[in-house]
Amino acid sequence: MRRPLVAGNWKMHGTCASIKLLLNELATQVLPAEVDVAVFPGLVYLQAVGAQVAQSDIVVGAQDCAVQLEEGALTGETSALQLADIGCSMVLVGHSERRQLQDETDSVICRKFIAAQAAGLTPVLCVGETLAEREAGQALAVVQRQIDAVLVELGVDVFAKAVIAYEPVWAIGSGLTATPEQAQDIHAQIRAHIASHSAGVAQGLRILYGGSVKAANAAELFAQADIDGGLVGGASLNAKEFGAICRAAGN
Ligand SMILES: O=C[C@H](O)COP(=O)(O)O
Repeated sequence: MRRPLVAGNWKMHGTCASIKLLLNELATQVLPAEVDVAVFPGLVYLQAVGAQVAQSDIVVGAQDCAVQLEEGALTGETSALQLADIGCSMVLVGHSERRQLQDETDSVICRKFIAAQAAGLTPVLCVGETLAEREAGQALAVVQRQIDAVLVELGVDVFAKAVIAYEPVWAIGSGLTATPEQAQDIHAQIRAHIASHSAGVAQGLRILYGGSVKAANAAELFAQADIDGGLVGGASLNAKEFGAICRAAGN
């Protein structure tokens, strides 16, 4: 039985004041004990958020990390060890916005995945196809290629301490959520692909859906057999909405 995980990716949103308010409002929400809840604020807010949620069960993750683990002359970079040092327990790697806007390649993402695990962080490997790739019938092939960049390089066992987030690029921030059937289809195929290497790892692996998840569609998505929660962008900036999404992942 996999514990659901609902993760709020705040992207480049928020100020000291608005984040404090958001967390105060989130503290008034009933979050189910059987669901893991994580928030991924911008880098400069990680410590403040960590301090504010310290007495709760909410964990804090970062949106990215450097490929290099050891300290060094890398202006502007933040290592996974530094993220662990300030209390992060998770980190996103390979979010489509970084793949597209920062030209992150599968090989760079694999190195970030390695750095994250070496620092004791849980990497959330984000995968997903563009609309053109889906229309060309390439959705599964793209997702498998993105997963294999880690799986073939490192072996299946690394997924025992990782999370995969399937986020079709065309559904991110667009309001165009994948249907529960479309999402379940890819999730099931991701799990089958991992199972072809290790049934045990596949069974325990949490695969999140991301892409215009809202309170209104979360329950239907999370009811699918291979959807173990969500990676939520825009809707995680609203405490009531995010609280409702977390509750939808509960029993
Ligand atoms: O990381 C989160 C995803 O990019 C989804 O964002 P969204 O919920 O705003 O579509």
